[in-house]
Amino acid sequence: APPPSSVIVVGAGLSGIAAAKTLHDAGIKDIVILEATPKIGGRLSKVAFAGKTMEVGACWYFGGGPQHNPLVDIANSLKLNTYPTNFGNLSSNTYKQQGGLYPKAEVDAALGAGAARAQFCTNLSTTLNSNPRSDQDVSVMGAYLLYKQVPATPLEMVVDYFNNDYIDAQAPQLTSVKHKYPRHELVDHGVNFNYVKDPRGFESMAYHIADQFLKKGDPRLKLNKVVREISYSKKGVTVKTEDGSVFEAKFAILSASLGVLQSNLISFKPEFPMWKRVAISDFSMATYTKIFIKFPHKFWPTGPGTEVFFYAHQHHGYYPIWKHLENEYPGSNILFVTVTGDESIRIEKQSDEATKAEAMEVLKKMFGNNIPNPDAILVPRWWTNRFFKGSYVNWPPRYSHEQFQHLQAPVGPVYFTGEHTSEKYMGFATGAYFSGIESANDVIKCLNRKICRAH
Ligand SMILES: Cc1cc2nc3c(=O)[nH]c(=O)nc-3n(C[C@H](O)[C@H](O)[C@H](O)COP(=O)(O)OP(=O)(O)OC[C@H]3O[C@@H](n4cnc5c(N)ncnc54)[C@H](O)[C@@H]3O)c2cc1C
Repeated sequence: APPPSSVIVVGAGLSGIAAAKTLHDAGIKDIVILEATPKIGGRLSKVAFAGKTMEVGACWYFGGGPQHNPLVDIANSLKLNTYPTNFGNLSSNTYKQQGGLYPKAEVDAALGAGAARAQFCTNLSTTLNSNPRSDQDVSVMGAYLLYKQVPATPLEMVVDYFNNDYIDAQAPQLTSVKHKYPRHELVDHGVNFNYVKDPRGFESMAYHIADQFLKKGDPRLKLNKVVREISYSKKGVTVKTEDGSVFEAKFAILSASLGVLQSNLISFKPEFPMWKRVAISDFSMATYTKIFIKFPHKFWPTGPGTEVFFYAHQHHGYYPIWKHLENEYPGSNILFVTVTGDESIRIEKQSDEATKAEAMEVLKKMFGNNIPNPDAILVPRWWTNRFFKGSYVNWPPRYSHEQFQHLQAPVGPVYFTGEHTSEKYMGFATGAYFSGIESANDVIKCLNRKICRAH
């Protein structure tokens, strides 16, 4: 076995890389980063499709808000190519289940009602959060019941999907009003949706951070190392990987997703205490899927105010939100549709051919029967992938702040990081980035000053 190091970082996504750089910058250079896949970046992940670069994981970072977003700086220093997504013209772009556009005034009214419901949720959250000793919470759907306005028509439901599922990746029944309203990422970092359209991909942000402390071929970064067992005691950690390698260190920082922690990929010896296991199993890993479809030619409207369009269906979340990529990749003839939650899981389980047939049926309703067959389809499977088991977390109703602290808290020398440990920016790349720095700082304090975070 290699000589023991100070810290083993499990996972080289944005949080793991940010944690490792923070340790390195603080003088803790004897670190090892174990990453299961052949690349860094994790859920920042690009795939070559139809000659272009598609972001199958995160595609937007946010700007224009009152608080500084460090990812904007990284993007600027990389001169990352982006295009702002415009969601502003939806009242002219919303299609009925059987085809045809809704009248603009009708969609405007539904959008207005949706905004009023969102405001009610924000106000309710402020009230619920104002008493720090109370854990009272309600789902977003529960808030609608309180408000006596539950979205029921296909139009109301697709607007509601846009306001909730499109962010939370789960239905309003499964989302906490107290912890998911207001939308801190958008309130703090802004509502400029910068869509990454760069051949280097969103993942180049992770590579950029890595380049600042890892030399080319640096032996401290070990790719294709699937961690399967972590034994821990007061003395430190022993980490075993699938290929039989063994690594030892004083601390581990574990950045694998909540979905991975909920699975049996990694076994912990001894088993985590009950407070930790309950905190992990009670939180929600949600799934968000962008399905990319390439056509021989365009049959959808292009030009200003057309890029995002809604399909309203009686089944909540059925192929609801579409976007063309003509602004990002002119002449590419690519559309993508976003599905989430149970629909994502249903679609992951079926063949790509079946998904293509469903998507084509929806497109024919919107654009008529004379549209061409697709040349190719790309259906990411985040929920099936054993290194992710979903896309990002969603805060379930009535999961308390105290339980969340249990989710974040270390168990002995095993520390936790990743988007699922960011109370404010969970689900977002910023959450991963900030959490990586914070958990590394916790370990640094414990190593250097013996001030150790404990449950
Ligand atoms: C489809 C999708 C769309 C998204 N859209 C956006 C968006 O537009 N904007 C935004 O800000 N955020 C978005 N996000 C969220 C964002 O991508 C994540 O919050 C962030 O990338 C998570 O980083 P992380 O470091 O916490 O986890 P990860 O990126 O998952 O990093 C963890 C790493 O651990 C590795 N690993 C797992 N198990 C093991 C093991 N046993 N041994 C070794 N290594 C292991 C994984 O391979 C991975 O590289 C999206 C995510 C998805 C999936």
